[in-house]
Amino acid sequence: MAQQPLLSLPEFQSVSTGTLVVKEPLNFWGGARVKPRDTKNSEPVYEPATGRVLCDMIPCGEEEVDQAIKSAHSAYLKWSQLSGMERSRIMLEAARIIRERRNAIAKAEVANNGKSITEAEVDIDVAWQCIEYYAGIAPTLSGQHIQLPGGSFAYTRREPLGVCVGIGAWNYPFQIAAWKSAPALACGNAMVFKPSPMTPVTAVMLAEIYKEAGVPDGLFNVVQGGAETGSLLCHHPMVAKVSFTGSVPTGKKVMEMAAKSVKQVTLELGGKSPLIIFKDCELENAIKGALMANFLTQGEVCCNGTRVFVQREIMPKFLEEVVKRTKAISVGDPLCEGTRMGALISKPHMEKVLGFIKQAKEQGGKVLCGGERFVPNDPKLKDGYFVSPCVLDNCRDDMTCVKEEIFGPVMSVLPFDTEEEVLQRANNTTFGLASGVFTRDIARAHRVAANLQAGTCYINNYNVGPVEVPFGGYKMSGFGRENGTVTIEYYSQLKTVVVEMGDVESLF
Ligand SMILES: NC(=O)c1ccc[n+]([C@@H]2O[C@H](COP(=O)([O-])OP(=O)(O)OC[C@H]3O[C@@H](n4cnc5c(N)ncnc54)[C@H](O)[C@@H]3O)[C@@H](O)[C@H]2O)c1
Ligand SMILES: C[N+](C)(C)CCCC=O
Repeated sequence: MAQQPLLSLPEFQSVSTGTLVVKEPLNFWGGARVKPRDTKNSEPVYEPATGRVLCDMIPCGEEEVDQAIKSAHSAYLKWSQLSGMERSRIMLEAARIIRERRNAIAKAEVANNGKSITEAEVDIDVAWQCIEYYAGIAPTLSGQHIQLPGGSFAYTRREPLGVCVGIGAWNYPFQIAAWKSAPALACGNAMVFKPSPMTPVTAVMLAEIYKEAGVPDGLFNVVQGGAETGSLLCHHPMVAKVSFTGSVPTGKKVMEMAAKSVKQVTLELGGKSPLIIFKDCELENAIKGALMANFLTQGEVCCNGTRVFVQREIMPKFLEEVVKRTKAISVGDPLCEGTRMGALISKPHMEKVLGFIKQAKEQGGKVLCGGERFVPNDPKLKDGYFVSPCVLDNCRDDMTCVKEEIFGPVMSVLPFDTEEEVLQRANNTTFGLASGVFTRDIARAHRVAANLQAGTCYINNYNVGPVEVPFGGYKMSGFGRENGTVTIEYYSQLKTVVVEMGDVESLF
């Protein structure tokens, strides 16, 4: 049943921490929000900053998933017939609406995810930029003309795949939905998106915006749910592709399910990325880079450079400065402009992160600052999932905190002596999402970048993510790419048409 758009609620604009309640249905297909069929498996969704229930997540079952996919398929039949220019115009309008509602979407993201409003606004900007970028590419999609003997020729057509599924993680809920839907729609596909069950709120806002911009009803649908709903999507025979963002264990399952009907897969998985700081670096930038590599979104970032290798000679100075600035990070109400770090996604996740820190101490690590549950003075935040940002010294490569993805505000610092040694240690991981190097030596910078086994290497910066630049993993961090022109390859297929201009020369 159609509902009033979530964004039209006037009180939404004036929301503050502890006040937002989301009552509207969070499923969306056929151009409208859809009430859940059966509320019996509903799960509470929390506001991380207060621990309060924000809404209920009611998972979609088989019939609902089927409806959403069929609705996407009907829309695909219309959308794929439009020219690139026509698709582009609608996508540009969607980007414009997002820009206009940036603050409202960002506030909803903060209430649901816990990150600071400053970061959430950047995430929303990246989302509209991504849609704008792929809107620019849509009219340029074209094939090749190939001359053959006797005037015959062939040409290629770049065609959409059909209905694509997007499955998202909870750390960048709106941005992930945009990163997946923008290239999918630009290529002429439809998408059914399933957000994480912990962050169901903002994907439906994107669906409403696409609708308002003029996409056919059903082109971008949202189904809520967890593993079961995700599995229904991955098994559905009308789905051509699954683009997944999440952990390695779930990524493996998605790949297995997709293999049964040979669906294409993109996997954006976890990481334990190295950041290498040489003694000849510009230290001020290296320190800023190390903070950016570890503490965005409370450390819940897949590409974070959490293994910080520092050349031994500059270790004391590096530690002194990095600890001073980490202690100065203002943790608290994520909707306050001055806050630089908000709350972790959930209580169990906060406890898991604190468990990693405890284990690091038991294994010989030294906490130089932070690493504790933090209770802000504001009484409404007393049950929030805050952890003070932590710098760990005395780390060794064999420690759990250095080997496993913590997904929290924990920087592990490791000394090194030579380039050869640090490269071997940096690459000694099953992950390969990102990496970074700080040095003034230009030859060294490029040599190190070439030798690091990771999908991205940042030279003299970290965690910048322009939408023009491809993003994705090596090794167990996944395959396929998001952003950049290359992603067109992952949302389209190439048809070859061979044209005979003469007679058939038959061997028979
Ligand atoms: N590489 C990237 O771009 C990127 C970005 C963000 C997060 N991540 C990774 O995501 C992880 C954290 O996110 P998370 O805890 O939401 O990950 P997760 O693997 O637990 O869940 C990710 C998504 O998969 C769904 N899911 C769970 N089981 C499923 C199944 N059997 N079939 C289909 N879908 C299923 C979840 O409901 C959720 O929507 C971290 O490892 C992080 O590094 C990677
Ligand atoms: C921090 N970046 C560069 C925006 C990447 C976020 C990708 C998801 O975790």
